[in-house]
Amino acid sequence: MLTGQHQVNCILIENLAKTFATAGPNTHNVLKDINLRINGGEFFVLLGPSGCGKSTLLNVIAGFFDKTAGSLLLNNQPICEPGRERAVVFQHPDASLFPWLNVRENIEFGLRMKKVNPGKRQEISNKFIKLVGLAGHENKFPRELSGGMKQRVQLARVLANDPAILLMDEPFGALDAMTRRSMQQELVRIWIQAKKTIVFVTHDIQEAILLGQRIGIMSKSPDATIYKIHEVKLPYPRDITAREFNDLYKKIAANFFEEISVCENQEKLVV
Ligand SMILES: Nc1ncnc2c1ncn2[C@@H]1O[C@H](COP(=O)(O)OP(=O)(O)OP(=O)(O)O)[C@@H](O)[C@H]1O
Repeated sequence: MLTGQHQVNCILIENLAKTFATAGPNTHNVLKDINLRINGGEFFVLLGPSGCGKSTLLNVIAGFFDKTAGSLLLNNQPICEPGRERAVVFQHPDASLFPWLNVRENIEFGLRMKKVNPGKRQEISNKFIKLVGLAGHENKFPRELSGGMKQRVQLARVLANDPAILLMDEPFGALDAMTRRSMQQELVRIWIQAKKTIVFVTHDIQEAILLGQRIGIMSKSPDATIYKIHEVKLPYPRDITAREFNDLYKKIAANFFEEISVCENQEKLVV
């Protein structure tokens, strides 16, 4: 089993396609020709318009969805099902937190399932409660927490299980702008400290540049693919007011909207 201590957590995707069956005779070909290598310890962002297939790709990497074609390897082994080394962080923490458990109990849940002894469990939960800034809130229940605090609990719970890879599906999408910014800063801090491989889905260009070492831009579905990868060489923590940040924003935005308008024009032509 892989754990966070392993340095090699490379995900290799070749010619991957994902098709969904539809009610009629046709299929819905969401992803096509996805080719990507995500290196161990890398912070990789998948950026694309709504509905292009970002979550679908993340779910295939998580092992929740089967791929239709192509190859998907983690450390040279095929990914066929979910695994402990990959944890998913969803946009809405409510779906994953147990309302009848307090903050500490939620964070310790996976450790309890693994029969980690109470002393060790407390040591681990203390570490992550501190890391995500929830010290003093250990005994609160989810209903007593703000959206941002709940998302921190979800993150701490995932980290407590020490997965090597975090698959994050627009985890800050439902938060207000201020909380979102502080969670983004915190995630970068955690990533630097905990040395995880992160695949982060967003459709927010600014968020992508704030977080990612590389940003893979997806085209629209059907047959969505990663058509461009931008390497972000700006140092962390990144300054959204810096000229270099703004230059990159403009470059990616131009790419992004060019691709969308090309697709829309093609659709218009087809019509
Ligand atoms: N389980 C499923 N069955 C059938 N079609 C699906 C399923 N999951 C996703 N799709 C379709 O695949 C396409 C891509 O959806 P997906 O949720 O991956 O996009 P997304 O880029 O993550 O969108 P958003 O940014 O809006 O969350 C959509 O057309 C969606 O209807």
